Amino acid sequence: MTIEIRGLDVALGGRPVLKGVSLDVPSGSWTAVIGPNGAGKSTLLRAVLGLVPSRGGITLAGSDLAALKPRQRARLIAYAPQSPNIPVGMTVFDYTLLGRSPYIPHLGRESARDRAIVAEVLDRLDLTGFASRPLDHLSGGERQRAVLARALAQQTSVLLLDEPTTALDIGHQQQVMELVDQLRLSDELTVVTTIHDLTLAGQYADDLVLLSDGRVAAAGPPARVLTRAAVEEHFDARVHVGAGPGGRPILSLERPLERPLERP
Ligand SMILES: Nc1ncnc2c1ncn2[C@@H]1O[C@H](COP(=O)(O)OP(=O)(O)OP(=O)(O)O)[C@@H](O)[C@H]1O
Repeated sequence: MTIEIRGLDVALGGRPVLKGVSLDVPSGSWTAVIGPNGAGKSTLLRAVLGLVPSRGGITLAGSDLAALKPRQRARLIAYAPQSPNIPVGMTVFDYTLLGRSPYIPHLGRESARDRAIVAEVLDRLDLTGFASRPLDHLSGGERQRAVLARALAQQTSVLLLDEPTTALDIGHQQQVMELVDQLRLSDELTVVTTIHDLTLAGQYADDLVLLSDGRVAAAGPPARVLTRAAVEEHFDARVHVGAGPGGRPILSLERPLERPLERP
């Protein structure tokens, strides 16, 4: 489903956080929102979800998102937040089952199908062995996968992921990114993710949106957005940008002084 954002303004605590943000996310594409700390990346996702008041237009497949009831919206857009509330004592299975809430009738119970969907998602995320463990007894990375599981169990056309890989080891980063990519291709999901790892963003996303101080500073294919000059200007970092597979950029930090690898 195509997402169109036009002239989006968000103010939090009386301070402008997003200023006239416009962007198009084509149906079935993966867009990564990058930018320095505090640029407004999480706020952009939260505005799409209607979790923060905003001015401007956000449409999903041409329909105004503001006109949808929360339950309708939850059948279209799933969200994996950066710092979710973790209910104490709730098991991974029951937490993932919360993703089925938009489909469970009021005062009703989940169906066998809901439980089967949860079991399948847990399997895809290597979490079957954790199903009966309380979430607050998991490591940060295991918990992060459970939060993603809950979003996937929602079976929506749009997936918004806030920093989905920060707590993950390199193997699970690859696993999660590959899984999201597979789902996007097999189920035609539209994915928007914030992400700090610029190389990872450039490896997977079709388009990058560089947010800086609440504005879109650059948008387009990774090789066009991730330039040495842009990274220096907006992140105040010195990097070398090389060309990886498919011409996608690979970034490595450049230290100010060359240091020998081994002590003499
Ligand atoms: N509830 C709030 N009230 C006031 N200011 C807020 C609130 N939430 C966020 N902000 C401010 O809005 C700005 C954007 O925050 P946001 O979390 O969207 O940034 P971000 O780009 O996701 O940052 P990070 O990379 O550090 O996660 C920050 O300056 C932050 O301090």
